Amino acid sequence: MDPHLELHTPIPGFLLANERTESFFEQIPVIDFTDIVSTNHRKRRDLADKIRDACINGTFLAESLSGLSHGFHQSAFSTPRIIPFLKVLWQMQSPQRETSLGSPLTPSLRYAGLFNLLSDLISFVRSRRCFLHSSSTSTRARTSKATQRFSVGENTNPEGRGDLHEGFDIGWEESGDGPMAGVNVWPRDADVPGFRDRVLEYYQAAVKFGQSLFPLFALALDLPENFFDDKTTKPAAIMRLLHYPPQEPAIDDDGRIIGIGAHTDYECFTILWQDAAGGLQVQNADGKWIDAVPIPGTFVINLGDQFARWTNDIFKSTVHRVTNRSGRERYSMPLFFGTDYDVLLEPLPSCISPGQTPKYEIVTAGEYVQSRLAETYAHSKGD
Ligand SMILES: O=C(O)CCC(=O)C(=O)O
Ligand SMILES: [Fe+2]
Repeated sequence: MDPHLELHTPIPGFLLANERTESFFEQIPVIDFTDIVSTNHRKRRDLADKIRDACINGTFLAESLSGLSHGFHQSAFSTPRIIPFLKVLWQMQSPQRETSLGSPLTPSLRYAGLFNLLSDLISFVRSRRCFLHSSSTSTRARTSKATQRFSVGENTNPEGRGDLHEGFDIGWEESGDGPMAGVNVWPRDADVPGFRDRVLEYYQAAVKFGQSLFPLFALALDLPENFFDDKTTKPAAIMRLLHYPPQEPAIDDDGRIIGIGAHTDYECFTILWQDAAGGLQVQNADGKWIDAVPIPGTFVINLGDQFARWTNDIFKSTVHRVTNRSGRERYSMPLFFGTDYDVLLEPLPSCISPGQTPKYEIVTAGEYVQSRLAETYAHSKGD
């Protein structure tokens, strides 16, 4: 072999590692996605380069999605039309929620349907609501007793005392096999007419958008654009419709209850729509919390742990949290996008140099997600 050629053959692991430009960003970068549908490879490459720079820091905002042919743009701007349905859902008192959804929900492998605030938080928030909307103490007492029947709530940061949000989870409509198989649990149409159709319309468009991101992430990692195709034949695509009641200082006396505790997401990336209330923060490499200020027409794209594992931490999973101090209700819709659950999360050849030890234990995507879900719901074991 020509010795010069050998000298100039890049060592893949070093290539990406050397290109790291981790920065203490003070603002989340906004990336224009006009070229996502471009047939010009150079333009797609340029977009992928911007994505790579952002992924090294863990997060970015995607804007200008109007070029997407599959109508994501249109659906994206119809997201606020889902909010009135959510209001109906979350104003239902607990017994009605149970009836509407067929059975009380308990955590299972696949989380679907409504999950509630932890019971002590429900009592607090509901009693406050009743106090605001009705001065009757008996109503308050009754509500609080009814809500105690629910105990499925989240505690995203195990050091916290519970998250001040409630939500509704959906995944693929058809149930399948595999570790996270399950069916969606919809409320009765009579209770929230049109809810299912409106949510599915957005979900399907957002899933297509997520699928179109994988080739760009592959390019960003110097891989062929189709690299993820056989790893995302049935990609994990869990969507949550979240409601954060306004947080008052009284609920946070020891600082351990916030809208959603500091955490990283479990999958490859998250496509997040948020309303104008604000409150989402991401942590930069310096440990400083940076506000993800809502910008109409943009989506927050956070990196998740699966990409951190694939890239041996060259792409960072975004540490983020939410505190809703806007004084009004907050709504958001994250869609968590991962690989097929049987795919092994092992460092890509371009991200690890020969002989380097992977930072993380090699497990399948499904095993990893299950272990994180078990942590989030650990407090509800034995309820
Ligand atoms: O509501 C948000 O803005 C963030 C939600 C989130 O981080 C999550 O559900 O994992
Ligand atoms: Fe998250």
